[in-house]
Amino acid sequence: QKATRDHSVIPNAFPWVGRNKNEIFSSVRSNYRGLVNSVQHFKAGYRKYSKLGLIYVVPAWTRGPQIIIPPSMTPWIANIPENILSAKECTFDNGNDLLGVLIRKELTRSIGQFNNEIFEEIDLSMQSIFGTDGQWRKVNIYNSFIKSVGSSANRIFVGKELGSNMDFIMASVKFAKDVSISSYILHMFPKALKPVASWFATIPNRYHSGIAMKYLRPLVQQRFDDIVRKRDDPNFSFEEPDDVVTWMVREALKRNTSIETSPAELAYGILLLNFASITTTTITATNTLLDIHSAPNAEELVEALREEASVVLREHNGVWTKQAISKLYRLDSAIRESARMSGIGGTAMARKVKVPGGMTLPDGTWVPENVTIGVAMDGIHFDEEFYENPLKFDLFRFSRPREQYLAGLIGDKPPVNEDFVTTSERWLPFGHGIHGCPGRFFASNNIKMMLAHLLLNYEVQPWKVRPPNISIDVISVVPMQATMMIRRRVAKM
Ligand code: HEM
Repeated sequence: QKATRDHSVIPNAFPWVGRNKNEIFSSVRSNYRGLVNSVQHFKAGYRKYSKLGLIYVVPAWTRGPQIIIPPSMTPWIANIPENILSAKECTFDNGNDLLGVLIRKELTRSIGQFNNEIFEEIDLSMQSIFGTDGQWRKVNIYNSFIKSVGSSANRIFVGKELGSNMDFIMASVKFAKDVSISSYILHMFPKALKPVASWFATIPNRYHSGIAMKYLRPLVQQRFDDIVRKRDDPNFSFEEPDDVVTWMVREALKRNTSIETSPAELAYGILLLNFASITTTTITATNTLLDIHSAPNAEELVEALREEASVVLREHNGVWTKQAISKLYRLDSAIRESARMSGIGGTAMARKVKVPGGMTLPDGTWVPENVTIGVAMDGIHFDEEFYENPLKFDLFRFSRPREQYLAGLIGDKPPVNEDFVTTSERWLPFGHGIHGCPGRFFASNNIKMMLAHLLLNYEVQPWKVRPPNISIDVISVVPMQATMMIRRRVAKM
């Protein structure tokens, strides 16, 4: 048995994909392959081992080797509590559950309530980037979308003023990128050098989080002071704004612990909220746009989506209400299908084993403490057992049954709901089970509003070949440099 850096020991009997134990410098070379090729390893291992119900191991750069369990164990891993299999150690942990509680309760409950504000930000940012004069422009897709996503989400997180401050938004976005880059860099250093290396590698993180916190801290402090003062003095003229900062301060005051009522901690919570939401949402929107406009029948697909969006918008008097958005079945299916094929991760539900001395998996296999286990998401997403014709981008895959049912063409019972927000054992971009992404309802609402607005008001030139995603560490990265030709069109309602 061989220890791999500060990760745990993998039992010798486990088969590896992406590592040849007999080659010279096998550990270093396999780690490197884990950095540049792990998405392929997950897929290959899935076909070779998961399909037989077996476990395999892939090298991955930041998380160390990952033990991949077969789909038969997905229901099991989906529902194991944090103290046994830790999700937080594989995503992020800010020490308390306040953020998760706020997203699950307040943010999800409020969906639809702020659609006018979200729409205003989307419209303004698209007008300023894509122009309104009907001339073709070449623009970077990812950077354009990040501005729309960042300003519309932050309008609800921090309010109108700071929400439209690009210095703050871009600092939060860059902070999210820095965290990934610094963890890739840090992994190159042995444990003894990590404290020193970490100081240097995280200079950009501190710089960008410093800028974001410069704006966040006074905002949170002010909100805190105002809310407390209003409680003591009902004549104090202050109306609590309805945004995440207010909800956070209210919840913190209710809990009343020193950590949770520290304005700096709360401000950092808002930075983490940006970390979890902006890049993920932007990547998903970018992938969807690329997948739709690179399909061989792109024009036909765009027409079908436009037709749906314009009918729905007309039926809802030109306003993207929550109900209107819930009727965008085809667009919802397009986003879900894109996430199936071009999703962010090669794996899903990464969990670190926290049981002292290790634990036994449902098939009787023993795994040591501190190893990471997960499911090969791409393997499942491209498995014919779960999807007919899995290599095809079938935009209507998930909306077809519903449209056919509504047209009276099939069945007398509505088909099983497979919306973008519905996680399942065969569709894992948001994870599945107790740690499933709590922000997915908010993300879905905003992505659909953004793409529907774009479809109705802008024209995008199709691609003959889709700019490819690349595999870095355990994730599939959207082509951040890809550009599109776009122009304003006259919307026909
Ligand atoms: C399309 C966009 C998004 C994608 C693809 C995405 C994906 C994910 C995934 C894969 C996880 C880990 C699930 C697991 O380990 O089982 C996760 C967790 C999380 N996401 Fe999202 N997410 C998105 C948007 C958002 C948004 C908009 C928010 C906040 C408003 C958010 C907040 C969170 C939080 C707080 C967690 C940690 C949950 C926990 O540990 O219990 N996400 N997300």
